Amino acid sequence: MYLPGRRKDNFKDGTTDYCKNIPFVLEFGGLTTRAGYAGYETPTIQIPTDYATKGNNEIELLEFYSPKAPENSEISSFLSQGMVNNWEQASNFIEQINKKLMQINPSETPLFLIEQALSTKDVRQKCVEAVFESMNFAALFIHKAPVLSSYVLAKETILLVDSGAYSTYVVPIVEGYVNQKGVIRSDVAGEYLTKSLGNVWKSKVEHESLNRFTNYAKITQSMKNWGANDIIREIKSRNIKLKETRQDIIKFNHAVDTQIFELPDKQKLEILNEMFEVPELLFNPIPEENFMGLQDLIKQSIERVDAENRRELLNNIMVVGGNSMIPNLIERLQREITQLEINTSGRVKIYTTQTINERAHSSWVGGSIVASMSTFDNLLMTKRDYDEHGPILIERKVLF
Ligand SMILES: Nc1ncnc2c1ncn2[C@@H]1O[C@H](COP(=O)(O)OP(=O)(O)OP(=O)(O)O)[C@@H](O)[C@H]1O
Repeated sequence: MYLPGRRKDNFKDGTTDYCKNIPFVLEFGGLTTRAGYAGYETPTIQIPTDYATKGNNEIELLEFYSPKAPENSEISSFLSQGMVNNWEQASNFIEQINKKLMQINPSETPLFLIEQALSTKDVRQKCVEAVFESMNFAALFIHKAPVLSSYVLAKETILLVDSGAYSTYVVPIVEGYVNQKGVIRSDVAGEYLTKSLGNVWKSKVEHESLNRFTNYAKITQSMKNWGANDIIREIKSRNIKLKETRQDIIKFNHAVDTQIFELPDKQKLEILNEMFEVPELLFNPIPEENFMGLQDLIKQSIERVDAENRRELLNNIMVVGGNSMIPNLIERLQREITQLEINTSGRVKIYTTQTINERAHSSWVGGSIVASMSTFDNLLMTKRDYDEHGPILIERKVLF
């Protein structure tokens, strides 16, 4: 579905070939790659960013919840801490998307690439080289994920909390610009919870039960582990919940609260109070691991920005990302932050987006909006710009 009033009129003049110029909006999330056309509400594809490889440069795309896995292949990724560290593989990945899933024609298509809050100049330059040298796109624009999320809420000053798969970011955005000193990243995110649940559940059922692949005997150990996490994630998203306070967890009533999940081999997995205990880790991580709770990340971020902006940020906290889907997370966060002593006065107000789709893909949706505006063409770095000025030109094109 198109974003209302945003698409067709803004692209060329409605001639039959205008479609080929619709910008391609792409985000490599730690877990999910989202790709699709500007002006749409939802990415056309949402596939695992991990892929299968057989030792050469050839890669095979994966699917979530698939009954079969590529055989004799290892799991690999071109990301490190959410940033691309192997552009050759990232280019191969796009080529596969192109061949198998979307049939875009890069040489006639502008690419809108969404980058992470802490992406560096160095990473960006390498990206520009790859986009024009090996992916062969016609033009490029890069924008930061948190700022794009803020466009979805249509607010210029917010404290964005994006808790995804491998990273939780707290990013102060003041009048549309990221306040870089206040940006905080933590590893305590969705896959930290997946791993913790995996440890509990692997001790309750046989290892092979956490498997959905019919060709299990022919796949490598890394593929088996990947498949187990895929199932654990599915069970997690259906069952975990936060309680209003930490103390409420002890009220777990075995007879009433226990959940049963039937695994693909029909074994029954009993889900007990880990469904409340594990999401608690977002607020109270294991002390030996030296992580901060979400409420403390927020406090630290707010206290790093200038005093004059703190009050407004505290009153405009916006939570997005896969973890924002955990039932009661917003209410619990509101309660935890209200109890903190933060070096500013003012009311705490926590928002999320209107729809689940915007919550799960907020930065992609923001990118889709920006790339469909009539002024978007002026922001682009073209192949000709690249040939004339080199990758450094992108620094003059980015808006943050
Ligand atoms: N309903 C849900 N309940 C609990 N967790 C969920 C739910 N939906 C998604 N998640 C978790 O959210 C995480 C994925 O979040 P998201 O899609 O924002 O990550 P990403 O953008 O791919 O990665 P990153 O933010 O690290 O770059 C996964 O760990 C997933 O299990």
